[in-house]
Amino acid sequence: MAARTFPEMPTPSSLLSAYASMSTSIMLFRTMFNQLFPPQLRRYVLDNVRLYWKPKTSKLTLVFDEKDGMTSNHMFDAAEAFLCTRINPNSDRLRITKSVKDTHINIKFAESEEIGDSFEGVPVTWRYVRQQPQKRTGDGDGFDYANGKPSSGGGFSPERKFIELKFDKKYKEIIISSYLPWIIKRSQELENQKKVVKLHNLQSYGGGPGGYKESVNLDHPSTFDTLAMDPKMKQAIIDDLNLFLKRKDFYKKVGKAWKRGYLLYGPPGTGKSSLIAAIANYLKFDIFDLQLSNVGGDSSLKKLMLRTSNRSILVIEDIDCSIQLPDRKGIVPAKLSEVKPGRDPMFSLSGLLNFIDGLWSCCGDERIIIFTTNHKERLDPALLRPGRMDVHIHMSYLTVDGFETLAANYLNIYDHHWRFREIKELIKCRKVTPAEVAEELMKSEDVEVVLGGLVKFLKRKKVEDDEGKDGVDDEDDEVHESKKAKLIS
Ligand SMILES: Nc1ncnc2c1ncn2[C@@H]1O[C@H](COP(=O)(O)OP(=O)(O)OP(=O)(O)O)[C@@H](O)[C@H]1O
Ligand SMILES: [Mg+2]
Repeated sequence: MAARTFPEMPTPSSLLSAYASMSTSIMLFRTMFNQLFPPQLRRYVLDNVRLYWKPKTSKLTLVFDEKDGMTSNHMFDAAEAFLCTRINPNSDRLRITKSVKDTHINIKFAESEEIGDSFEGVPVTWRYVRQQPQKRTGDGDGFDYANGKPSSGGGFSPERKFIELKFDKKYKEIIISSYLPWIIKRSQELENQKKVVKLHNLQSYGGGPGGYKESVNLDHPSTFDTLAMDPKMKQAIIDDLNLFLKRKDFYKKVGKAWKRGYLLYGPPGTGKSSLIAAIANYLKFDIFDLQLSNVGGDSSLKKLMLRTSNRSILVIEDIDCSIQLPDRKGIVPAKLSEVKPGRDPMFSLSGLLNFIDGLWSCCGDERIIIFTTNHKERLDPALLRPGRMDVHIHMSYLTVDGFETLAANYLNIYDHHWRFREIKELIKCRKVTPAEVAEELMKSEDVEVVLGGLVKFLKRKKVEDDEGKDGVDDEDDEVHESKKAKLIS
């Protein structure tokens, strides 16, 4: 019987010699590899081999570089702004920034910090990465082998900042088509909150030797909270603005320019200009103040209109004073071209609106146009036709609710004061403007003195009216208006 043969068991010495010969071969291979290929190419080959053998992961990482070539990457800025709202209360490090122009401190998340978020149930992780300047691998031969790109030679590459977004690969579609657009929208909203509203003067088109300032920051403190007016009307205006803002698609669908017109009318000092400032502060829209008396005709109007931007409010104050309108007997207005020879042919008010409509329907989005007047009844009926100005807002004399707003605002009285009953009774039967009462409320820092003074003022007004001076308000209106007309002319 043939003897059974077993494979020979490796002895320790045979193992050692096998290992030695293997190391020798690897060393030989390395030496040959090093000799044959330049260092840059070696690194390139090794990096690619490593990449190929990298363990496969179910995660996808999106990288938002701070810069896209020379320009900044909007997606990086949007993500950075958005992530400020997602800062974890347990964060160990935060970045603090503030430019000279900024009015507040920005808190941003710092390098290596991770922030978790979830979108429609999809968990994602954000990370801010900052890479220190690295020695270039190109070494002057014009090619960066590590990155497979042409290089600008030796030296150091600049610092690189980027934000990483990591999530499960299967959610790629939802993240790219829904989450990222949503982040851009959110960041725009945040940017909007920080925006400083500007007031542009459209009267000064073409410049002048005086070196005027074209726009200034609108530092008008008026907001819907400080505005003394009927609370229901105030809420209706806010609702109307909100609806307007979110109806972009609706306007597109019905084929109308995305614009809204408001006509504010009422006696002087009832808050028309204050309401405009409150709307601008609420929407964060710039105001373009158009002085029609300085506009010669269509061509200069067109130039002025083209200077206005989207998301803005075009204001034409005291429309009845600044343009030739039919008088109360319906006599056709003299054309301004006849009044001021040498100017472009003048437009009528409805012509002006048609013109603005036409221009905005082709190149304007999110525009608001506001006319103010002290005398609605004097306006061109064409302006008052349905569909012309969408909302007519009557700014009335002070009401009891309005007084409460002013008292809270000027005197910090939020509930009751023993003088209020008498004051409210007087306000109910008098035509007193918020401006008049606001002036009285500023006369002293002593609440008792101020309210005592207000009672006297209101009684005085009452006596004046009882003595048959009922026309006094209209008279005041006339005087006020003629002053304005003079100023404008
Ligand atoms: N409704 C109001 N709520 C709060 N303050 C008001 C209101 N109306 C007037 N005021 C105060 O009176 C000042 C003048 O008001 P505003 O200029 O808004 O009136 P107006 O209706 O535009 O007058 P005009 O017709 O003369 O242009 C404001 O700066 C504000 O201090
Ligand atoms: Mg005004």
